[in-house]
Amino acid sequence: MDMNVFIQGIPKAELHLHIEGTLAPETLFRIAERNGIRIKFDSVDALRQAYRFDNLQSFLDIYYEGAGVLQNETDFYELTWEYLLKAKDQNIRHVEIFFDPQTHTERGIVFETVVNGIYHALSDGARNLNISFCLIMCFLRHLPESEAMETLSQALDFRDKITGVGLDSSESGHPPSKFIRVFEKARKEGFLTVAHAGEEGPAEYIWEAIKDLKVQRIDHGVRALEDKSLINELKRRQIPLTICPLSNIKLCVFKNMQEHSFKKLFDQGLCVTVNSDDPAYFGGYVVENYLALQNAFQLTRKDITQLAINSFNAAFISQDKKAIFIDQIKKFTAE
Ligand SMILES: Nc1ncnc2[nH]cnc12
Ligand SMILES: [Zn+2]
Repeated sequence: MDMNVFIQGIPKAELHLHIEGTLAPETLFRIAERNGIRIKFDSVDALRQAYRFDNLQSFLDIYYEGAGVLQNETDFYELTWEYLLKAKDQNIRHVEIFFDPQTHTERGIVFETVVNGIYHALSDGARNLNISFCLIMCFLRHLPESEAMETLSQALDFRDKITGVGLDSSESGHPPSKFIRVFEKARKEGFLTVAHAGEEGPAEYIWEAIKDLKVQRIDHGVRALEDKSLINELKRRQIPLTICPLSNIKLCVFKNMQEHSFKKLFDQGLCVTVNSDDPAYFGGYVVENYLALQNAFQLTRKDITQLAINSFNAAFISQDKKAIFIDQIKKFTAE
């Protein structure tokens, strides 16, 4: 079996995926037209040309603008469903999806519209595509703590639909410690927790995410290498890192894939997982991210298998479910 077929076929979980980041240019245009929204690009190609970024902020500016076309429950449903079809194609068996309610509530879309549209598609995906799921609500860290607290209050009515909370958006200057009280309340209310840290920000932000926010996973965490004692802690506690290789190259975190910290983190025995972040903007879904790493670091089938196992071990699912998925991996690799 050739490596592409192997990577495509092996059962996988995706744990770091912003649903607003799956808005393909074609879908963006279709939804904008349906909602009577004018966009500043003349064509799909012109929009795609704008997907050149120098850093995280230059991406976020375009990403938030794109999300502005999403207005109705159907829009959120369609967006999510389109992603799930892609996930099915790539043999992704379990997804943990981020959404950014503040991106929408700030422009007058009600919280319920967003959650219900996404959740309805995820439920249909579980039933009809056999993809299990969790929904994770992210707070926008560039906004004040008080607004995150307000968003958390709104989420309490949707406790049955939202499994966890996370932290995303502009990292520099917005350390995890800004949200200590929000995460404390979220944990008390029973939400699981994750946070973006060490994407552009320093290793110190990863420490804060672990110590101050007490998160169960770190999103990105690729700058952890800068601190040996942090590496020891991540390894000792097997705190998963949800790494998104193509994202890190597109946003100039590393000059090229060969310089990515992935291999050093993986070789030291950290629980590293491979994810797509915002695939419509970064040029690849999960399979393309695995392939990019495989190419850059000559990963073996054993490495790929370990990454797929890690993806289920790091997931917010029961030990029994993990064992079932890992068994499916073993069956696949024995074929
Ligand atoms: N890579 C990323 N980092 C921070 N916030 C984001 N929101 C969407 N993608 C993100
Ligand atoms: Zn992300």
